[in-house]
Amino acid sequence: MSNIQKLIEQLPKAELHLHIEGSLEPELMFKLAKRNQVDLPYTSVEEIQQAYNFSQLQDFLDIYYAGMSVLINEQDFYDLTIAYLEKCHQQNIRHVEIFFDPQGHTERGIAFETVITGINRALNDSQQKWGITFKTIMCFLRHLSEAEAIDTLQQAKPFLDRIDGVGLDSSEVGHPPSKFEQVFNQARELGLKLVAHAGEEGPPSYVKEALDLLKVDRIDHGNRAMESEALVKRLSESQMALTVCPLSNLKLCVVDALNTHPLPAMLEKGLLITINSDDPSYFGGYLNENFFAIQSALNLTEQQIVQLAKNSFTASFLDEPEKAKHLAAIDNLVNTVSTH
Ligand code: HPA
Ligand SMILES: [Zn+2]
Repeated sequence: MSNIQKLIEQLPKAELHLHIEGSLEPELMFKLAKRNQVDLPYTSVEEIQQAYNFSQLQDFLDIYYAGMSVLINEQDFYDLTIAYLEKCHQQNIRHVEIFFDPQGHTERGIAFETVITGINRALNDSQQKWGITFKTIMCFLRHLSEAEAIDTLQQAKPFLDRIDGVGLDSSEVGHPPSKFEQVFNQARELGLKLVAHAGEEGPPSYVKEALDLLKVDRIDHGNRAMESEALVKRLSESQMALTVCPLSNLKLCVVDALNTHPLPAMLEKGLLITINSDDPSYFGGYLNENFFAIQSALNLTEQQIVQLAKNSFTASFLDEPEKAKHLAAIDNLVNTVSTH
């Protein structure tokens, strides 16, 4: 392992773009299918992995929603979440802001309470055991109607002590942020943080709508914002964070290859970029693997890697003293281990 890979491992990091259902590993999928007597269209881990061959976002989403069918009981959501958090512990991820897709479960007849209780119990256990802090972000599925999103926000109301924000995910093209203006207004009035996937496959105008109409605190992906000079200037000047997901971009053909990923241009334009794994089980790597992959493909420097780790805390929803504590820990590490 190279020195820069060791640095990536040792750096304290936050992960801000992670769909918990997208961390469902094939082995756990089989285990839960057996436990819950759910039929899967696969007979082996290898068969599952062969199915993970996507040429666009929708190919992945079809398989992602099918995979969720094994999640039935509170313990299943706990097992899913604790497995991800154990990975975080191994990878020195000190803070997570995870997405969950309640509508992917409630539409199958699973109670909202079952989902949030299992996820939250695992998050609390991991904070106790490993000191990993967390925020929880509930996403609306944008291929469904705004009325259904409003209904989901209603269902969430008894559990708002365990929900920090709302997001917007699923099929992007044809479902612009403007479709969800009202529900985001309601979420804002409830004091929730606001994020939205925008500019993954959708045009730069979707990023602009997320800013102007949804008034988001962070943009998820945002790659296609690079097509608009005015938007890049705006994102840079406002230091609006973008949660970039390199291996996801590769697997979903948002980029042709990692060595042509826009990340260096994004950094050069002064954007507040963070690195994230999105759906690690489906895209071939957790957070450190995303760092390793872009570092080697783009020949990123130690300084750029440290900047990205720092950005993960700066862009988080932690309070300022918490952010400062993590940033100081990074400075400390950099002063003691240098790869030169
Ligand atoms: O990368 C993604 N994009 C949109 N929706 C999603 N739901 C899970 N992952 C994704
Ligand atoms: Zn995502």
